[in-house]
Amino acid sequence: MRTAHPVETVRAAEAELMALLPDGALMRRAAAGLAAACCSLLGKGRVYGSRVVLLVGSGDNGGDALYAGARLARRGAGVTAVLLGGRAHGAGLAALRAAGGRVTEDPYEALAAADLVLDGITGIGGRGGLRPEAVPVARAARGSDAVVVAVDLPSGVDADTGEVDGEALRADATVTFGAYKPGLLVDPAREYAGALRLVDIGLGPYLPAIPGLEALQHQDVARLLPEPGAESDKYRRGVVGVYAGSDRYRGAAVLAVAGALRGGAGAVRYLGRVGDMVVRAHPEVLVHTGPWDAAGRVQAWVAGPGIGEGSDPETAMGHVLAADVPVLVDADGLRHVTPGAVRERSAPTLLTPHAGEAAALLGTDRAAVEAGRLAAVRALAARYGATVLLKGSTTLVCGPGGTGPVRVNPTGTPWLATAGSGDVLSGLAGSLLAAGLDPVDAASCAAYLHGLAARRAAGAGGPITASGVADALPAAWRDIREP
Ligand SMILES: NC(=O)C1=CN([C@@H]2O[C@H](COP(=O)(O)OP(=O)(O)OC[C@H]3O[C@@H](n4cnc5c(N)ncnc54)[C@H](O)[C@@H]3O)[C@@H](O)[C@H]2O)[C@@H](O)CC1
Ligand SMILES: Nc1ncnc2c1ncn2[C@@H]1O[C@H](COP(=O)(O)OP(=O)(O)O)[C@@H](O)[C@H]1O
Ligand SMILES: [K+]
Repeated sequence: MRTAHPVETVRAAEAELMALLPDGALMRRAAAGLAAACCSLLGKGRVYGSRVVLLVGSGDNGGDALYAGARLARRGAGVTAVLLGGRAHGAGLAALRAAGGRVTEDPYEALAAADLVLDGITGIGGRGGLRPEAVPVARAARGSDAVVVAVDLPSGVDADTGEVDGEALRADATVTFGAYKPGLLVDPAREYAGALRLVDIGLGPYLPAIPGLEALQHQDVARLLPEPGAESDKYRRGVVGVYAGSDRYRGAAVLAVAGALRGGAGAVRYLGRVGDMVVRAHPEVLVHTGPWDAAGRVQAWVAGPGIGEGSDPETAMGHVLAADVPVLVDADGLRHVTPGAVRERSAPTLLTPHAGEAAALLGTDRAAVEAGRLAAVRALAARYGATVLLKGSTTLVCGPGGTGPVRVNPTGTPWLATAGSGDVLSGLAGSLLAAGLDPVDAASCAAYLHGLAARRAAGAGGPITASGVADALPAAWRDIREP
């Protein structure tokens, strides 16, 4: 599991550790790791004679860049510092000068010839986007041929929220110290960070056991995925009920069922208006056409994809929400839930909105949700007392109440932004719920598998369909089990 901690927590841990170490020791550790990462980015034997430019802000982030620059200068790099923000870390600057580095007044000339740029303008102390005087320099750095390495964080992004309020410097790689910061894992800031590398500065023992954010990795998902045993039968593996589709949106039912069939439950039971079409596409589905209370046992429901509006779906959603089993509500189904009705439920609820649906539930607009995804997922989980999976460029999952760690999905690809892929995800997550995973695990494992399947379907990069994602799910599942 990859974890991220908020700035306040990182600062507290740093303070505890720093009290035990000689002055400046922590910054030297950080700089040593940063310089080593730069050497590997430049390539073997390419440090000597390379041209490195340091963008140095007024705080300790600039200090890290200066100390790392000094190390690179000692290895034969030509290192030039551009001082932004009036003052610079005194000891760091002295170290750079002692190692043969220089300070320039002409950033543009230096940047035009640079092989590597270290962005040390701001780190966890940055507030808001880049200040106006840093903007043209940052743009010149990004426009140059150099590899841009962010020190701790890309300057201009918010470390805790992942928000980018103004301009920020996009990096090819970010070398972060002690712990990942939430903004490195959540869009839009994540987009600015490039490849991530974590330098261990000894902070581990001083960080709390419960992080602000966590991202599952292959082995975590492998441990959570259900696997049938010798004594399994289809009912013990779980039956997932799918209520989806309408005369207008028939495909949503087929796609939700396609996801559900590949999520580990033993059987899929379908209720809705398009049973004929569903059974034609998936003969293994149990289609129920009678009254709700005669539907037969299910261990979890997926409700909402393509059900449309009106009194029929509203009544049906009432039946679903009254069931004493976990319920996943997606898409049109989300229009038929109120915080009160969800809070009153006797079993867990999982809501899976995209940004537009989340905005409607929160009474805000889509842009606000996209700019502040972490705050949005926490607010929804708190308001509804439910687990929430917020879809989009970084899919986030938050447990009921909104205060625990938020799971960030590390798989996925923008090719997933294709009609119907969300229906496949809801079927898949519901199937994992029916198989017995708790809602946070079901949602985050589903997002993980769904993203991997999409990457597989896209191959080296290319358009995919929602059906193609569903078809790639078994292979993604195998990749996780046998890496
Ligand atoms: N605290 C520690 O023990 C360690 C800190 N380290 C480094 O120290 C950094 C934090 O240092 P600081 O607390 O000094 O803060 P930063 O260096 O991140 O930034 C604060 C400075 O930037 C200026 N600033 C704020 N917002 C700005 C903006 N939008 N545009 C331009 N300038 C802006 C402020 O006026 C302030 O002087 C970390 O990110 C990390 O790089 C590392 O050396 C590891 C050890
Ligand atoms: N830019 C993006 N990057 C990665 N994944 C995305 C992006 N945009 C959308 N997705 C994913 O694609 C799926 C789309 O779901 P949804 O919006 O419900 O579409 P639909 O209703 O057509 O099925 C979700 O899994 C979402 O996380
Ligand atoms: K930085």
